[in-house]
Amino acid sequence: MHQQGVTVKVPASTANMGPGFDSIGMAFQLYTVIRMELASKTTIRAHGDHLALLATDKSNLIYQVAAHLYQSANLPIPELLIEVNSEIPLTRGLGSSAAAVVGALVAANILAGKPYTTDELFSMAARWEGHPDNVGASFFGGVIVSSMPEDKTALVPYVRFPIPDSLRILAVIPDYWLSTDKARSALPETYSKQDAVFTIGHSSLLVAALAQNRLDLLAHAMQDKIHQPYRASLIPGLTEILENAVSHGALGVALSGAGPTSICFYETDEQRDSLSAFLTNVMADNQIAFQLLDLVPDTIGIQIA
Ligand SMILES: Nc1ncnc2c1ncn2[C@@H]1O[C@H](COP(=O)(O)OP(=O)(O)OP(=O)(O)O)[C@@H](O)[C@H]1O
Ligand SMILES: N[C@@H](CCO)C(=O)O
Repeated sequence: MHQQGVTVKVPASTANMGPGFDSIGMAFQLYTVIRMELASKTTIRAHGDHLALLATDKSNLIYQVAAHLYQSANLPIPELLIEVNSEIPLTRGLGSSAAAVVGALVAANILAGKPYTTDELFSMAARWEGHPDNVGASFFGGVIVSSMPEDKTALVPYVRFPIPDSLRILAVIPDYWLSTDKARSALPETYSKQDAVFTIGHSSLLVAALAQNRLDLLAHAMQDKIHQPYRASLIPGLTEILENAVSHGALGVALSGAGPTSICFYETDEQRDSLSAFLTNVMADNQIAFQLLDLVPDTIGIQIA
């Protein structure tokens, strides 16, 4: 007999980590919790400040993704009771939509009698989002490296590895929304060979550095010429943060996903204090309200209650 209800807990994530555009993700202990039940009439309840403005009809992302799974499996789309609570700030570059997509797919798959394997669900999530970085981290935890195949029917390949133990993260979260669509439309259609070669090299070095705990290489390896320079015009203070965080204690710094949040990696309390003062000054100079958040890596990925 199929399960009538399920609860899933899905971590937030950062994408890109600088040069790993659309391919590298890392999960954080900040969660979206979704309860999904088969029902006679669809009801969606969104709890918590972050979700106050979300649609609560069938246009809600979680319902849409669940319906997509049933439709793909050639099953009738059911009415659903969906309860969602989230600690992940919306539209800030911390993977709120990816967490919702991954949670919706895993929950709906259980209610539908598990027509899909985990790798098929991950591929479905990556195709829904358009890129595998955030959804990979939300699914599996740790650091995920992945790349979309040209064959739209193929499974999306990925490699997961653990986050270096000593790595700590300070995020500066500006108090405004920046949608991924808007931040992607700021990017050019073509790039120079020089910028492509620069970013490929740095991205490869970043993956190798993370895999071998070479945190001393992060400052160099996290530089990017594919997306951050173009998004800077949408994010006051970003250029200064990217250029100067390392001289204020960061081991490495990046725009988180499509922004506007930036993340700084560090190891010691002294580095955190110095970074905190620096980030506070930059945001004050740019007259942007913000929140500093200490993020702890998530090493588990989605959890099913
Ligand atoms: N828990 C949720 N329930 C339903 N819809 C959600 C939820 N979280 C996010 N969304 C939808 O996703 C949109 C935000 O997606 P967007 O990709 O712009 O930002 P993000 O995922 O927070 O950032 P990024 O992809 O850069 O990390 C919201 O406006 C909302 O429509
Ligand atoms: N890789 C994506 C993440 C945001 O969803 C981007 O930077 O646009």
